[in-house]
Amino acid sequence: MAGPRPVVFSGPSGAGKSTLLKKLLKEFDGVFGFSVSHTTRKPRPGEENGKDYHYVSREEMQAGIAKGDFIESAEFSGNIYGTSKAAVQAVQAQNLICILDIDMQGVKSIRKTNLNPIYVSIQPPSMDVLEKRLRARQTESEESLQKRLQVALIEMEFSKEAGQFDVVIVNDILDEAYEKLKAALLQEIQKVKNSTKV
Ligand SMILES: Nc1nc2c(ncn2[C@@H]2O[C@H](COP(=O)(O)OP(=O)(O)O)[C@@H](O)[C@H]2O)c(=O)[nH]1
Ligand SMILES: Nc1ncnc2c1ncn2[C@@H]1O[C@H](COP(=O)(O)OP(=O)(O)O)[C@@H](O)[C@H]1O
Repeated sequence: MAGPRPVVFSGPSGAGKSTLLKKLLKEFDGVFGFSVSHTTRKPRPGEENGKDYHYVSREEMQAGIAKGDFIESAEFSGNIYGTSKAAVQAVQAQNLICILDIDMQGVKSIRKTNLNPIYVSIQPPSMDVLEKRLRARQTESEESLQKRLQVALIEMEFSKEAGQFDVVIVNDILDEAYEKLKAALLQEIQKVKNSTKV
């Protein structure tokens, strides 16, 4: 029997993807598993290698891509990010709903695979709010922040294209956004819960 459908989270940097998916992983331990991507960007304070990302050099990343280790990869804001086959398999082997946090290039690549995920777009209420949140997060240099805001405009437009996402969630009030997210995933959550009942 096919395992549960994965869930793709996409949307502008700073929209709240990590915040929302961490809440899901915490509330539904044993239901969701995170696909740990590889990245060439440096870890932020508090991030853990192997948990948030696998942090690698550009050379290692390029070698892995050339070897065919990745389902998809993309350059985002000066760094390479990619989903390895192993990352997704590790989650699916446990019969968990695999969560992918990827940019719009990743969404386009995943669409060409047989992963068949539910596509969720997380959007900020406005560009102004997005910029405030990104600044308050204090993880980016001014240059990195400006790059992210430029790409954000494109990601926001992309989410409005018909057929790109199964659900678009505007993350204004966090608790409300989280409830909408749960409602959208309820059916898949229930399937996993039923399949693990003894
Ligand atoms: N295509 C692709 N994008 C990824 C992957 N991992 C992360 N991203 C995206 O890369 C962008 C930057 O991520 P990150 O540096 O963690 O910054 P943040 O989104 O501001 O927290 C985000 O849009 C992520 O969704 C991946 O494996 N593949
Ligand atoms: N609904 C919200 N209201 C206020 N701040 C939020 C909300 N959602 C997320 N944040 C904050 O905004 C910043 C960006 O969120 P984050 O989850 O890191 O975004 P992403 O993973 O999409 O880049 C973080 O500092 C986070 O704590």
